[in-house]
Amino acid sequence: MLALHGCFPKSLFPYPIGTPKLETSTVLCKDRILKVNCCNPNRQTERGIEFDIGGAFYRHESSTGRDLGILAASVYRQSKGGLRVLDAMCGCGIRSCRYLMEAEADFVLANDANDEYRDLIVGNLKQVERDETRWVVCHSEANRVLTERYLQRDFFDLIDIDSFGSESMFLRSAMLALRLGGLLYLTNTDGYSSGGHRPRHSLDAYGAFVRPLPFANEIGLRMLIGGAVREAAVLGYHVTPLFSYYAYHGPVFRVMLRMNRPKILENRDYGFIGYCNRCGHSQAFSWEELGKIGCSCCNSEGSRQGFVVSGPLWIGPLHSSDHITQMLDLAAEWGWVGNGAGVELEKLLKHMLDESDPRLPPGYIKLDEMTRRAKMNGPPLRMLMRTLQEMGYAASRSHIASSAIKTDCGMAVLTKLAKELVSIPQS
Ligand SMILES: C[S@@+](CC[C@H](N)C(=O)[O-])C[C@H]1O[C@@H](n2cnc3c(N)ncnc32)[C@H](O)[C@@H]1O
Ligand SMILES: [Zn+2]
Repeated sequence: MLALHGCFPKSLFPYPIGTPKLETSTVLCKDRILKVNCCNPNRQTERGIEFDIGGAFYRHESSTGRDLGILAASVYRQSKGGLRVLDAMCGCGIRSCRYLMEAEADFVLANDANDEYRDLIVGNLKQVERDETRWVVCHSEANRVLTERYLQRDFFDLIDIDSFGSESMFLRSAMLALRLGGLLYLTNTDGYSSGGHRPRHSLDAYGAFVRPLPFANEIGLRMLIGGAVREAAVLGYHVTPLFSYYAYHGPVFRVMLRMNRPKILENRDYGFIGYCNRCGHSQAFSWEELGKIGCSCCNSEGSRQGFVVSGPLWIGPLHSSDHITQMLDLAAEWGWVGNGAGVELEKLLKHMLDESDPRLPPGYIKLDEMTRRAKMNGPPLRMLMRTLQEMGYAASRSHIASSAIKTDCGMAVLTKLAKELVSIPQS
């Protein structure tokens, strides 16, 4: 049995050509499945699908991340007319079940290195889809199964990597096994790196030197996308995020990327983020500006005055507004949102839609940080946002931090405006 904590040594990849062919699924006899179903106390339900979690790692809190993946997969299938999914770390197989049933995938390959989950995964899949030509279960190390599929020229439309810790070691093999225009759904739970507490580690895994920033959880997403942009460039591809999602339980960072060939002169949105410890302003800048600029808000220069730089990272929009709109429409069509249903999912997708404004720079400003610096009371967030928008600035909430604002208005102007709003008596 393999070690199962997402920490296979890099020396295992690339695999030599000629690795054994994948096994196909074994069929469990009917009465055995029934026995598992009746007697197992680990029964769960997600979006009406009943399944067994056995001894596999399963978190109910991750269901929103799965909802988002299913919506994006379904939007893809509707536009391309087909969907083949490789669920590289499937656990009990809930994602595979949902890709088959809800996203109506034509075919799903459900893989988990732990072969003790075989009966569990097969049992769950059989319950949602009796046609066994539509799914296969296998138990390989993820890099191995991805590389084998690539060598067989058997490409997938969506590859889901739901790893523990960092996903970076699976990026290359996943991109090779992905069809052009296909989707890569990545998960990362490495909160130490995004928090700037392990800059050398983030440099190794993502090629980004990350320092502590007040919007660390957004940095986690930008680090993940930036690492994928770099890996894709090595292979001659380009990836862009369709959505990015930070979830509090964990922390958990998830991004859905679309992979294509780069267009000539395409802006890779791959650069640096500076944060000024003196005034709290943050800004993105390009490679050409690296080392030449300081804080554009209070004019402090260099790290001596506290202008710290992290990167290279993804500095473009976290989501595609077109894609989020399509996901929202689909969620409404399925009754997942609207008419009082799915309030949290609807709120999340709407926040993502607002956040996808390309004018918004990376990062967010926590109102309590701003008011602490300025030694003032803060105005209501809604009022501040509305006023900024009326003045022609881009302004949005962040799906990551509830009392934070994203805006292209500099810190000095924002603080002055907030002070003015507080001094206006409210009716
Ligand atoms: C986070 S859990 C997956 C949860 C599942 N996707 C879900 O949504 O419920 C990670 C799974 O990856 C498997 N795993 C860990 N390292 C692996 C590797 N290198 N290759 C394949 N599977 C691996 C573990 O056995 C575990 O079941
Ligand atoms: Zn400054």
